[in-house]
Amino acid sequence: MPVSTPFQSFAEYSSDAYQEFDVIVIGSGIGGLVTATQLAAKGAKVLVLESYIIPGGSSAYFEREGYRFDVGASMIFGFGDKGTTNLLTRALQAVNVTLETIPDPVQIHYHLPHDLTLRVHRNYEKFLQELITRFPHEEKGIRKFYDECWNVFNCLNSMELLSLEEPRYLMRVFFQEPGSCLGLVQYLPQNVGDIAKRYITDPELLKFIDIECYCWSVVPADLTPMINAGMVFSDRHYGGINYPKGGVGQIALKLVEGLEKFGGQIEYKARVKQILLENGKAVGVQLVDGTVYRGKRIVSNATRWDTFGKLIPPELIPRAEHKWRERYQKSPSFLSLHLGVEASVLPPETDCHHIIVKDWEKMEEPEGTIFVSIPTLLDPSLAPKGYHIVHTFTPSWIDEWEKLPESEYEAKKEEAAGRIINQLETFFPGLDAGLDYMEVGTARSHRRFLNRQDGTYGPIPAYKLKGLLGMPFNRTSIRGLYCVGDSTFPGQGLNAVAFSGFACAHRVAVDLGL
Ligand SMILES: NC(=O)c1ccc[n+]([C@@H]2O[C@H](COP(=O)([O-])OP(=O)(O)OC[C@H]3O[C@@H](n4cnc5c(N)ncnc54)[C@H](O)[C@@H]3O)[C@@H](O)[C@H]2O)c1
Ligand SMILES: CC(C)=CCC/C(C)=C/C=C/C(C)=C/C=C/C(C)=C/C=C/C=C(C)/C=C/C=C(C)/C=C/C=C(\C)CCC=C(C)C
Repeated sequence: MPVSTPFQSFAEYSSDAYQEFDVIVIGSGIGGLVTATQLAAKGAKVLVLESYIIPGGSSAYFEREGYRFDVGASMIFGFGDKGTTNLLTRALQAVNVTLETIPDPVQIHYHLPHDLTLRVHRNYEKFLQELITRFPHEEKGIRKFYDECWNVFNCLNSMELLSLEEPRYLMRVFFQEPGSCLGLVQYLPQNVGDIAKRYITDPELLKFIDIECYCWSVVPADLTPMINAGMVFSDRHYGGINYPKGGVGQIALKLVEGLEKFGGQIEYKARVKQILLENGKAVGVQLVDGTVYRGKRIVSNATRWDTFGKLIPPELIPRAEHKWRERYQKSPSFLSLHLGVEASVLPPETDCHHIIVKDWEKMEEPEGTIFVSIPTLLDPSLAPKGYHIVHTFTPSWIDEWEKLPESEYEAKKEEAAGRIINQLETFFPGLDAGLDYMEVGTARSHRRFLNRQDGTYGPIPAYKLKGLLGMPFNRTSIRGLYCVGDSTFPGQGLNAVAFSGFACAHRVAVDLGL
């Protein structure tokens, strides 16, 4: 049984009185859950501690008045049925669970400045044709650029994806797939912008490549790692974008089902206050209610800023973490509108995902890029009959929302929502009049409900870095402590954090001798 005790000194926790696990995972985001399920499947005794009431973190859901809204993640990669990069499919299979998904025929419908309107079709050639029709003089460059993305993807998709911190695995994949490994070594230090500019000169087309990157990496092409672009720009045509039936929240619920099948445990409303150290090694955790658990290995799915500075006190932050903070900064959060609307508002043939930019110069400013996701076009069961969900969000920094009295905060939310809805009226006339439900989330909501410092979407380069080379893997400078999720290699994205989970579990399993 767990033991509750007021915190006094670390020595107190070395007693045998506390329940001990092989691995304790702090947080049940997709990164944390993939780590936990992989380890449980290998026979480890695993405990996941989640501060919220349900699992999933940024990929969780909430229900209001007959609507089931996705909290954040809405465009899901990783559910393909072939190759090795379909990491969500693989993570579920590993613990004997499955999830039905619905293929999305168009990844994004772009509405960009100067009437640049384009659809990224699931069919690669159809997408290229649409782009080439708009930029016929750049046909060669377009093909060369996107084909180079396929080179990266084909390297990744030909090999088993596990921990790059495990030398025996590296040797194995190198002997199995030497060409792919050398290909990846070549791309690891590169960014998309440099490669795009090798083939493309039209400034408007280069702006298009910028938004192609920005809409998932929240930085333009010059700062976006080529490896990640290879995954995103190719997998959308290979495994495709597939929406989980029942909503994005099902992914975490299914992983928890699988975790429990394999003897793992999860506790909700279990907020970790600190990671306990003995002689510099992580040996357990203490919850805010005083409960202590011991673990042979501790994995944090909280962001790096929350892990080092909150769970590990500021005076013990390792030097490597300070260095990391010089290279990476917090991305903005999002202002999110979760809308329930009358079905008549959506014109026939509306696509599920839209990106709207009115002015290239303002693409990275708050409200400069508007994201829209209408999941009920794929799964109508998420809303009452005759209604749709429109989830729209736009980058927004915490500073705008801090230190406001409650009434001002509410009024500011209303005003911001009004501005976004106004912009959307151009594409969905009658949206305002057809509103049935609205909930507005700010950077403050993301911080509060997702436990992410400043509500950040994740780390972004502070200046132009060498591709992915600066992103840390799962081990940290503190013995026994690992990180997983979007502040580890390769960064944001559900498929990306799933990779981080596979890699983390692999490294921990080797360290535990499993
Ligand atoms: N595809 C999309 O449209 C989209 C949109 C938004 C976010 N996302 C992705 O979702 C991913 C996030 O996944 P992730 O695995 O990094 O984690 P996450 O942030 O989703 O989950 C972390 C979990 O840890 C919990 N937690 C944090 N601190 C805790 C503590 N002290 N005690 C107990 N629990 C604690 C949080 O409550 C949360 O549930 C990001 O990569 C992001 O890119 C995708
Ligand atoms: C041995 C030798 C010599 C060498 C070695 C080398 C190697 C092996 C290397 C390797 C590497 C690797 C493995 C790598 C990996 C990578 C990966 C996996 C990656 C992944 C990625 C992914 C991603 C990035 C994804 C993303 C996504 C996202 C973010 C999304 C998002 C979305 C959004 C936000 C949008 C929405 C929209 C609307 C709504 C409209």
